[in-house]
Amino acid sequence: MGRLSLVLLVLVLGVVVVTHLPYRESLQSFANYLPVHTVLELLAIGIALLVFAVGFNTFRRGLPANILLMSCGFLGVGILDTSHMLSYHGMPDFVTPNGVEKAINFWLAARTLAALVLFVVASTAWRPATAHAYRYVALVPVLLLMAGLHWLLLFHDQWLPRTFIDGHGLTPFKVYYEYGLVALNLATALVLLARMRGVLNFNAPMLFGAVCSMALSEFLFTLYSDVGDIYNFLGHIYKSISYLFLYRAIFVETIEYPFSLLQGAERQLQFITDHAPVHIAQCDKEYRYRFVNQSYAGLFGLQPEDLVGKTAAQIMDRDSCAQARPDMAAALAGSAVSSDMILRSKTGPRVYLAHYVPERSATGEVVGFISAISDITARKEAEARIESLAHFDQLTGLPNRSLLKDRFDYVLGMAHRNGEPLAVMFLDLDHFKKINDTLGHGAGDEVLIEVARRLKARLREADIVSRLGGDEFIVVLPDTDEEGAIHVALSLIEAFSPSCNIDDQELLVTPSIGIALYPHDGEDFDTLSRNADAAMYRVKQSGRNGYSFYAPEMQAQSVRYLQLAGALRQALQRDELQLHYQPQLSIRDGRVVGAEALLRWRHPEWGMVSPAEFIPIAEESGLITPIGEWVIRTAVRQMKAWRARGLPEMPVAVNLSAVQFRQENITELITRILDEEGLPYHLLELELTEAVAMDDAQRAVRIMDSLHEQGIRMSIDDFGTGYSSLSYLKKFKVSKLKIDQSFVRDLDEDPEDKTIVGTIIHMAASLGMKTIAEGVETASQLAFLRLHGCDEVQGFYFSKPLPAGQFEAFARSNGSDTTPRLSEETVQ
Ligand SMILES: Nc1nc2c(ncn2[C@@H]2O[C@H](COP(=O)(O)O[C@H]3[C@@H](O)[C@H](n4cnc5c(=O)[nH]c(N)nc54)O[C@@H]3COP(=O)(O)O)[C@@H](O)[C@H]2O)c(=O)[nH]1
Repeated sequence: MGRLSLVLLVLVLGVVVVTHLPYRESLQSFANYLPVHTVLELLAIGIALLVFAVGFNTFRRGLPANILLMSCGFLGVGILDTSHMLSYHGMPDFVTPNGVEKAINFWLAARTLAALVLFVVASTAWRPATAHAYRYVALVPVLLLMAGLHWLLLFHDQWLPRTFIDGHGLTPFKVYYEYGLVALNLATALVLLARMRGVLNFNAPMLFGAVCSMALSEFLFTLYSDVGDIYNFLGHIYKSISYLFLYRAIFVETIEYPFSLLQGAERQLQFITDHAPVHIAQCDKEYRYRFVNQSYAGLFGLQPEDLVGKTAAQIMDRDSCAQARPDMAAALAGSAVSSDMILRSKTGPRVYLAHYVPERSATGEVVGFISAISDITARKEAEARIESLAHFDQLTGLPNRSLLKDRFDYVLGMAHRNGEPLAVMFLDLDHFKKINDTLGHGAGDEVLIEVARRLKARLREADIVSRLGGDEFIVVLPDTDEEGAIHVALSLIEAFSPSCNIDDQELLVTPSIGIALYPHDGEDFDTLSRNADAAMYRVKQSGRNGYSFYAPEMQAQSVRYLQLAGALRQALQRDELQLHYQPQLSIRDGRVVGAEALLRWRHPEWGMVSPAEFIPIAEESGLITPIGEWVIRTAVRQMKAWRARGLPEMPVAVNLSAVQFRQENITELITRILDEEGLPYHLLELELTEAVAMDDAQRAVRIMDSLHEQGIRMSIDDFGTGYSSLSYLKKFKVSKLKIDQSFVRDLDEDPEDKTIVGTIIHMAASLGMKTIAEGVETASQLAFLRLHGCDEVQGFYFSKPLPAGQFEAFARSNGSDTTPRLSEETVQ
């Protein structure tokens, strides 16, 4: 508004100056005004026609109808101005003879039309037109009006009031009519001023400028007395300025404003798309980029302007383009499509989700397509990870139980349809826990990875190998009968024979394999795998590192196993465990010289459960640790109680299982119990089987040394069943070797056992160790042992393991004397 006010001020000042010039009388008349007038009119006509041309041609649905009214109205004004110019005095006759009044009449008609049009335009609402066809609806009345006015002004001007009289000049009608036009223009200006206070949706300031300068122009035309004077001249100038204002208004409304809106929208679109988390491109039918956002260009390390005008094939690599082309073609054929694609961007190949949408013209014709692609590599990786987590063992990469079941169902279906056999193997690694316990879980993991690799290498493509967890694997062999299963089992066992090099240590890992056959041993996954598991357990029981086929009785055993394992967990808390004590006697004088504490479990429903049955379960489940501690503490307390009641001092022997022996702090644990219970260390003896001692002989030597230092006795149990190395035996700090009862049992019949027992006794003597024979049941066994110099005996021949009270009674009655059974008479 600032610049407009200035222009209007200058225009007003122009009028004031001209009307108050001291010499204005001397500024009379151009020598020849006609050319000047013609030029001025041509200028005004040109601008009026521009108003029409711009408004009419740019008019479209959505623009205010007032623009159309103004542009068509000014076509009429331009036509009337043209007729005014052609009628001007001095011009060749225009249809009828020219004259001053004829020119004035056209002039007044033009001014009236302009003032009326502006008034209507200013005072009516600027509402968007709804139809393009309005253009012609507005144009036709104007042309009809022009025809009517020309008919009137050219042929019937006698019907009109006089505006000029030769020799007198302008009539009062003409002057007052001009005043009327001034008033109308000023009224329009006031309307516009009022409207400018509110929210504007049209260029009211420019219209205000137009009507103000038009009013000033009219005012100047009331002042002239000669057509060539300064007022007339200036009036024409002001009229052109007024038209210029209008042209500006209409130009701004129809071209500049929409254009700036368009530019703004483009900037906005660019801003939005540049900040959108998708890569956007617009292509034409020739796959040529018309628009790309910053991030789309960034995919290829380029700027948007580098892509515009180029084809997709010029920007994308061949593979990416080949993937995208069918979707692009589909979009050009009119379908919206989406697909995943691998696009080689500047950061390398990544996975994208690409949407292609056809772009249509106003007529609905497909003119190109828009593509919006987003990087879904992270999502795809997450999906793959989830898929892998859900279906694969993360350590070995083998299918997990869930995927195994899926695949099993498929091969089972095939086997069922084709009447083919199928083998399911349950494979468990032997002593895997020991690897974990001694070398750590890292080494255990490496073993499992190596095992998985070896298993896969030995199996066919169609076979399934899966890790269930821990050291348990399932192998499914489609179309495999008993013979085939044996062949595969042997092959798998063989695969384990080269040792695994883990952390620079050579580890020999062996498998126990149980086999169940479809349909004989089961017709579904759960039954077959359960039966294969039972068969595997049988392999474990019979020495490991082998295979076994399922037999129905195994299932009962494994059910029993599970029941025992469950009940054993509660046995300690429910006080179902107790110790029995079996006397150990001196062969020399028959005195009770010690006792072996033997665990007993009386289950409320099942009665006595044999330790031979439940001790291995306790060892496998880890329950042996708390149970073993309970045994030591109970035996020690019992010993203390016997001492307190005056029973002669004798050591009590407690069996130490392999798991207990592997406990890091075994020496501390035992001395702590002895300290807490207050029993001298030498009254506890620990029995360790030969097999456990030799399993890790170096460690056994270390532990025996530390126990020996503390004064705790050690003896080797089941001697003769293992493979003792003499060099280690020498180093073992043990006081006694316990000859295994399997040699004692057949002493009477088996000369070999006689030799073995005799040898053990002599070897022990030469190593400075005592011998005790267990399982002595007959007098002849006793006689043989005595003859060969065995030191002590234990067995049913003397006594079964006894509850504490009975043992005490036995010890008291046998304690000082040689028992009859041990009397010289019984010796043969
Ligand atoms: N780790 C632990 N092992 C233990 C514990 N208590 C027992 N056991 C071991 O369980 C196995 C079976 O023991 P049990 O049924 O008690 O059998 C012992 C004796 O009853 C039996 N024995 C003794 N004399 C005779 C005999 O003349 N004839 C005959 N047939 N059997 C006899 O021998 C078993 C003692 O064996 P050993 O330990 O080798 O001296 C057995 O291996 C026990 O070791 C425990 O607390 N912890």
